[in-house]
Amino acid sequence: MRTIDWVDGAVELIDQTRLPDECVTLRITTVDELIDAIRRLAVRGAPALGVAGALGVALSGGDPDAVARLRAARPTAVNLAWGVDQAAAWLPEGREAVLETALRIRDEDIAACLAMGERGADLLTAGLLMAGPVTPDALASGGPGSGAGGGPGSDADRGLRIMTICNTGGLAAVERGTALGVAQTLHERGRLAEVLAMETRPLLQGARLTAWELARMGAPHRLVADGAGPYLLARGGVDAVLVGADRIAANGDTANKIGTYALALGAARAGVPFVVVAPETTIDVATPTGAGIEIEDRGAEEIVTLRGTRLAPEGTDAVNPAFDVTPHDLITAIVTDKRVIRP
Ligand SMILES: CSC[C@@H](O)[C@@H](O)C(=O)COP(=O)(O)O
Repeated sequence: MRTIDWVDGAVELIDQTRLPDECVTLRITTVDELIDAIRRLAVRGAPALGVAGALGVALSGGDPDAVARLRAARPTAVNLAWGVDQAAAWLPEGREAVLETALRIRDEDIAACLAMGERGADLLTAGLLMAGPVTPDALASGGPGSGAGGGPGSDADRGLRIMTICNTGGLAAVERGTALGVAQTLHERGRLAEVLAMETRPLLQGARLTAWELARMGAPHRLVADGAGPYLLARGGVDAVLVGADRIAANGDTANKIGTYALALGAARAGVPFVVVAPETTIDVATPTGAGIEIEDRGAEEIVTLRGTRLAPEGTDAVNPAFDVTPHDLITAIVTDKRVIRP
């Protein structure tokens, strides 16, 4: 099953707003329909947005206004603008050339996710990761990543307990995912003890989508309320935090789903490796540091209501940044489809 694809002259994608209740496919024939699907997160996740952007250019008829609006539909994930630009560069050659480029991007994403899964699982099971900052507490407790014999790979037969946030599985890409793709590969190798999935307020990508994918994989998992993440890391027993990325600045600062930064802080304090898994296409060398990354603000409605039910008193305002930026010094490693980077 593919999250997004080109089928008989149209973009077909799984409507992620309907999961986990029902798995419905949307058929999209215009750029405006695609922009709407992107804005309401029917299709989401940086790699899937890259493919959506590229395929969307094939629907544009070469209209520069439509291409520009598609490129700007969501600002934080660099893959959307990248995918649009890659495909739009072929507009002078005609629609077939655009489509060929978009399908190549689709196929390269499938290959990249497989490569990231293998590389990330190799890294974790080889026990090569040490968390960056090692705190006195972590040293005293001998917990994971403390340098005192804990950490991934310290016991060759033990499965790994992975904490993750948002949805970075196949639903965020084409077939397999990034960070959750590593967990999937560990599971296939019989080396996954459990995934601890943050529920990921306000749109619950963890509760709705990651739990759905893990259940389909038959992988052991439990959900965690967002606020509990750093405490669970401090309590011990988590081998690594694996997250995806929406944009990685040239210095390694990483924008990802809101709540990622709190996990990075908690992981550093507890001496747990904090690993970003993302394709090379998510690295934005034109943005020197995280300070230059535009963070999407999605407005109050998503906070004061939950799937149509009002939570807060009428008139309550809210602030709703969809992403945060984790500084590079809190990141133990960035695993891409081509290499492992130590920021
Ligand atoms: C492999 S997906 C990486 C990121 O895009 C993912 O972690 C994320 O933050 C997605 O946010 P979303 O708002 O659901 O598009």
